[in-house]
Amino acid sequence: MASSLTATASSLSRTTATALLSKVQRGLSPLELVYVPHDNWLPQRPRISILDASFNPPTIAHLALATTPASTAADARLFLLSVRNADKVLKPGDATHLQRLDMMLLLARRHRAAVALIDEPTFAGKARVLCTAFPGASVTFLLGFDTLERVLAPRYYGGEALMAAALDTFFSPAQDNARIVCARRGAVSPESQTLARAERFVADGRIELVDIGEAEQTYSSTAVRDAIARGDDSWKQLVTPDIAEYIMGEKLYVAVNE
Ligand SMILES: Nc1ncnc2c1ncn2[C@@H]1O[C@H](COP(=O)(O)OP(=O)(O)OP(=O)(O)O)[C@@H](O)[C@H]1O
Ligand SMILES: NC(=O)c1ccc[n+]([C@@H]2O[C@H](COP(=O)(O)O)[C@@H](O)[C@H]2O)c1
Repeated sequence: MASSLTATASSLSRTTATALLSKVQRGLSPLELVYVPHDNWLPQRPRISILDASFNPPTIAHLALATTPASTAADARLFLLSVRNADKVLKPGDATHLQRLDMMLLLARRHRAAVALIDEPTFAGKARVLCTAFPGASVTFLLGFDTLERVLAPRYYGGEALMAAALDTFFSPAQDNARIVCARRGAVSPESQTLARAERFVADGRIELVDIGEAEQTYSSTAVRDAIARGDDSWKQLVTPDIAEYIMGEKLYVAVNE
């Protein structure tokens, strides 16, 4: 399937965003660039750092992850929203995909990131699509420890052997050449079984563990949604001011979303 990689740095109309979203949701395109920070945002053989998230809503932790010093060697930054999540489906009361795109764009404009939509739930699948779309690129995924646990869980691949093969393709310098920068998150112990599973990739420098701020480690989109639903204003400290304004303008999460 063809993908369109011709987004410009101009502002995005609602009609265009809806059309791009529909194209990816209907399986007509595996990847659509929605916004780029400037017209020459990707050099030859770029190193791209990627924050793939649900953005329901984006928090200051997402931002801390996207701007971690471990990603500063990258030539370009990409915020990625998957129309298919490995675990979650859209629930009543959640932000719609278009609202998530709006919020991603608010962050992207401030932090010189591109924004794209993808139709791939797993990181192995995302890397494949990105490497096809951007030949010669090396991709680094920025994620939290809870997500690293799921990257290393056989249930997402159909078993141990298939996971081993998928991760070999994902990390191999001769193939998709991907890397992971993983932020420790809240109460999750770095001594867990996950790290034992990741040992080889950590030793090879393919997975790097980092810390974001002590406070930011504890933030989550769930905490924002739950606080709004119970009328507790503390959520505003977990997001940037423009995201807070957007959430209030759209009256997001006021109903309990269970
Ligand atoms: N506080 C945090 N510390 C480290 N990583 C984080 C933090 N918040 C989110 N992440 C990481 O960012 C990526 C996207 O997260 P996601 O959009 O699911 O946010 P979330 O806060 O976990 O959402 P929800 O609360 O709705 O489950 C994931 O890899 C997740 O681990
Ligand atoms: N094994 C995997 O590659 C794997 C497992 C779980 C989630 N994911 C992805 O991680 C991203 C963030 O997911 P959550 O919003 O559930 O944290 C999503 O794109 C999701 O599909 C990937």
